[in-house]
Amino acid sequence: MSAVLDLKGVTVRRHPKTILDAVDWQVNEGERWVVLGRNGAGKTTLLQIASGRMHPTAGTADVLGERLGRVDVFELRPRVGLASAALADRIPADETVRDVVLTAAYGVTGRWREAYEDFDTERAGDLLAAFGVDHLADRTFGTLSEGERKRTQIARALMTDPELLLLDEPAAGLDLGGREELVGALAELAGDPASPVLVLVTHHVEEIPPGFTHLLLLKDGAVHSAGPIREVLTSDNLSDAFGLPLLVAHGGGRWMARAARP
Ligand SMILES: Nc1ncnc2c1ncn2[C@@H]1O[C@H](COP(=O)(O)OP(=O)(O)OP(=O)(O)O)[C@@H](O)[C@H]1O
Repeated sequence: MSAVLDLKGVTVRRHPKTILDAVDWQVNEGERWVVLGRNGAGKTTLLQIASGRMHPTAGTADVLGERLGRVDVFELRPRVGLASAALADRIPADETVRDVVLTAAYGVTGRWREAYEDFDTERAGDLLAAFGVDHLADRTFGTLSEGERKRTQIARALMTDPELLLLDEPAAGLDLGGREELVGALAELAGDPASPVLVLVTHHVEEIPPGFTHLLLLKDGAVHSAGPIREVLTSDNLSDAFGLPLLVAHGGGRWMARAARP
C-alpha cells in the first residue's frame, strides 16, 4: 500500500528565500501527525503542498498515491480536507452554519443554486453534531465565536469524507475553554479508526490532542526531526528547534513545555 503522503527532497523557493529545504516526510495510513515549529518555519507552506495547492520547486510530492505535477489537482483536492484561517476568511459572514458545511460537498464557500441531496444534508448535520455545533446550524457564520467557527471549519473539512485531513493551527485565537473543547473533539477524532489520516499544525505542545502518534519538527524550512511523538518530542529537540532552552513534560495524555531556568 502506498503512503498517504510521500515527500522526497521537497524544496520551495520564493526568491530570495528557500521556504522549504529538501524535506523528506512520509505519512502512512492510521497515523496522526503533529507539525511543530516556530513562526516562519514553513509549516503552512508544507500543508499547501500536502493539500495539492502548491507544487514544489524541486523534489517530488506524492499525495494519496498521486504525484503532484502529474495529477489533476481538482480531482485530488476533494480527497484532502483542509481547515485554515485563510480558507475561513473566504466564508461569507452571512452564510448559515449548516451551509458552511454543506457547500463543501461542491467545493464552494457560498450557497447559490446548488441542489443538495438529502444524504449531504444529513451528513452535514451529523458532522455539526460531532463537533457540538448542531444547535447553531441556522445561525450565520459571522455571528459565531472563534471556537464555534473553528469547530464548524473542521466539520466542513470533513464533509467530503477525505482520506487526509490537514488542520492549520485550529486552536489559534481560542480561550482556554475553547482550546480544551477543541482538543477534546480532536482527541475523539484521533481515536476513531474510521477517521482520515490527520496532520495538525501548531506552535504549542499544549494543543496536541491525546491520540496523536507522530511529530514532524521543522526548523528554518528543513526537517529537524521526525518520528513517533514520544521519541521526537524531547526537551533537547524542542530547545534546538525553537532556539531557546525548553523543558518538555508529558502527563495525562497531554504535553507541556516551558523555558528551562537555571
Ligand atoms: N510567497 C512567498 N514569498 C516569499 N516568502 C514567503 C512566501 N510565502 C511564505 N514566505 C515566507 O516563508 C516562511 C515560511 O512561511 P510559512 O507560512 O510556511 O511558515 P509557518 O511555519 O506556517 O509560519 P507561522 O507559524 O508564522 O504561521 C516565512 O518566513 C514567510 O514569510
